[in-house]
Amino acid sequence: MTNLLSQTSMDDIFHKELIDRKNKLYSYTLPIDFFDPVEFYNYQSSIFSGNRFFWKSSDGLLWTVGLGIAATISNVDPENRFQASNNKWNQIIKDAEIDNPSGVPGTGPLLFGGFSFDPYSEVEEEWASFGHSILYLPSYMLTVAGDQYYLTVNAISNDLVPIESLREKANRFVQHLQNDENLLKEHPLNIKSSIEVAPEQWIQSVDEIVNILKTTDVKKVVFARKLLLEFEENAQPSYVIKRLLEQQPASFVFALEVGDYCFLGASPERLIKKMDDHVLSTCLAGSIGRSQNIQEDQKLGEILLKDQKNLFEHELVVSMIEDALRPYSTEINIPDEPILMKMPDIQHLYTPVTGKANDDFSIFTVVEKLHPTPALGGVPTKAALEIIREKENMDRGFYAGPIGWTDYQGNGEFAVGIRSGLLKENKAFLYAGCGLVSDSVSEEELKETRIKFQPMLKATGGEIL
Ligand SMILES: C=C(O[C@H]1C=CC=C(C(=O)O)[C@@H]1O)C(=O)O
Ligand SMILES: [Mg+2]
Repeated sequence: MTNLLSQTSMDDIFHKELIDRKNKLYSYTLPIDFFDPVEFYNYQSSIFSGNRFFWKSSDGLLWTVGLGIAATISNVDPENRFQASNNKWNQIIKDAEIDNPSGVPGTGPLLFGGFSFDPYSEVEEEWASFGHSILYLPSYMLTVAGDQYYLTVNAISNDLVPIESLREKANRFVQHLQNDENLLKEHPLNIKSSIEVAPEQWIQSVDEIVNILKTTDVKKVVFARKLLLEFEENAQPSYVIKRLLEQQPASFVFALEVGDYCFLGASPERLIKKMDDHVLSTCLAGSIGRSQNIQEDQKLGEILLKDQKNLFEHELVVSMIEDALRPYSTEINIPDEPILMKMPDIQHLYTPVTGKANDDFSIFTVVEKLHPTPALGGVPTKAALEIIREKENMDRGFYAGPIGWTDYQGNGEFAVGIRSGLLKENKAFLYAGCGLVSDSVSEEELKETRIKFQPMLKATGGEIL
């Protein structure tokens, strides 16, 4: 089994990056039998580790898992990263030879990846290998769409690749996959130490920001902080992914590996989804805890639905998303009032926004217009970002940035990378933030971020703070 890749001399050609225009993408998709997505992620990990991704949509109806890299779109001009990525992607798919009879969204050539929160932030060491955008076209990809399973094989070559040889390669891969008995052994994670980075300093900064919010035109700033974990042994991304899937079933579960680093999490918040011409975005902002007691829990929900501070936090998100989508969508529908979204550790105010994509809709363009929504940045965006840069004292990296996929047919979905962390060997950096408005109370906001660390803490075997 280990010589799978050496069996095909073409792989050397397949795995190299897109160098010039003569390079052409060849892609073949076939339906396959059931295969567990986490096992697929772990398949031949000694070969693919560092070049993998994982995605489960919040409704569980679409999963994509990528192994190996046929092409990477990265290192583009940070200021123009969405359009530059879009242009490169269009160039790749323009002349591609694609054999995908099913045409199901999420199958065939697909880019998966993400964008840093702030292209103007100073990059700290832990985020250096991610840059400000990184998107993978995988060599092998599993798609689970409803109850159907597909394998896509992509190859980029400047030689003629008869589609027949790609079919053989795909069939061989499926055969090996289904006969593989070397399942990866997983080691449970044990936390050795956990350090909240300078909570007192953070509280003081919150007070300073609240003062700015009280005395200037700035209405909202989303302020984040970091928690450092050290484990007894190296963390396996699949171990954490499995726990996130079990513990946060209604969230997007994502992982993106870059060398030794893995950015992963369980986000409840969609930035944008486009399937055919259906558009869906999610406004999620305003939070309160949960209670084990049903009546108490209901009471907390009712308090949240009426709380002026949280309603204001939320309303700013709704109006910005509406404005950002309007040029690209018709038939926009937004309920008048938010409802509750209850996650295992937290409840949020939630407003879904639906629409119909018009001809100008391109997912990268819309991601660019939406990011950062006031659920992650603030209002007005520019002033909020300046305050975040000055006061936060950390590089958010991909935390709170867009993360997701788009396929060659223009379908796609991006979540915002919150309730997330960055794993490297026996360390992890976890991130959590909260929307500050003029009547925020710093101690309360600190508590809110503690709750928001829980999904990643629990998935890495941690104790409740
Ligand atoms: C910034 C985060 O959450 C955002 C999303 C939902 C509710 C939020 C809030 O109530 O503050 C935040 O805007 C985070 O989880 O790190
Ligand atoms: Mg909040």
